[in-house]
Amino acid sequence: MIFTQKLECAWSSSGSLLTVGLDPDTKRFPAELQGRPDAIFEFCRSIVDVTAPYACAVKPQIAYFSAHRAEDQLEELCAYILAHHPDLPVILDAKRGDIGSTAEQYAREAFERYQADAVTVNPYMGFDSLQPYLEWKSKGVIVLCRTSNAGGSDLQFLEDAEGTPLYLKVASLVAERWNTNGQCGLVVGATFPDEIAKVRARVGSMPLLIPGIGAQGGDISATVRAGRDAGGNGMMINSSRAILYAGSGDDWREAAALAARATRDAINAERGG
Ligand SMILES: O=C(O)c1cc(=O)[nH]c(=O)n1[C@@H]1O[C@H](COP(=O)(O)O)[C@@H](O)[C@H]1O
Repeated sequence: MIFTQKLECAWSSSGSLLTVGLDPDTKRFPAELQGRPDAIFEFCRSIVDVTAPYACAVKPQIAYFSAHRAEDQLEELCAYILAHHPDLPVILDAKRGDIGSTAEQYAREAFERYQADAVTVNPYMGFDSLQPYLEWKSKGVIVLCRTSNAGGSDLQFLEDAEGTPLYLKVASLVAERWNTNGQCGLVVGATFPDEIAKVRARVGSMPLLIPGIGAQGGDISATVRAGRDAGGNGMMINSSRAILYAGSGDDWREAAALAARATRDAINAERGG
């Protein structure tokens, strides 16, 4: 099954647009995991198990693994999710972008080593830098467009002679020229709801990965109103820290599950679905 189909199935079976971000910060781990060599895997595995009923996808952030020489734990985690939650799409957040020959290796890393369903990529180097990912036709390629951080405005709001900002140029390029296999998505931050609406107007029903609710303070209602597609879906709304570290005591699993459920419900309240 190709990524977009898997995502559509997950939207409908979970009734959720929430993506649980896996950003395992070892300093914030509960006492019971401190000092364990497999702490990163165990933390993420538990979070996935308890939040999966409320999520349409999970998004491991690769730096939180590689910084701790824990790529093997990411590999094990992705294999675990595939075995135990086979219908839950895994989006590897790596924000890759490089010349084609190197991109081929990054694509293999994401899709073969980690078996991810989709990967985040940076469009700054242009089409030939994304082509190696697009050749994996069953996989999702999610392109940075209007990122959630304030500094994203430095470049993404630059306008061409007609007054079109760069992020909308990216949206149009992806929708009209690069998405020939129907496998692309775009990243648009929840901290920029007006821009989410403008992107949605340009790209039809293309899936949008929307980080920035929770710890970054993005408004859930404004995000959903701006980003939903005609069918009330179309979004993977990511929250990481606000779910992962909802509790720090013995109740950390339950606290994460409750936070995920509450976030799903807040999203659905606005979605009318
Ligand atoms: O591609 C991303 O996932 C991403 C894009 C973006 O514009 N902003 C953004 O915050 N992210 C990621 O989304 C997650 C947000 O985490 P929280 O702020 O804790 O919910 C982090 O893993 C970021 O790396």
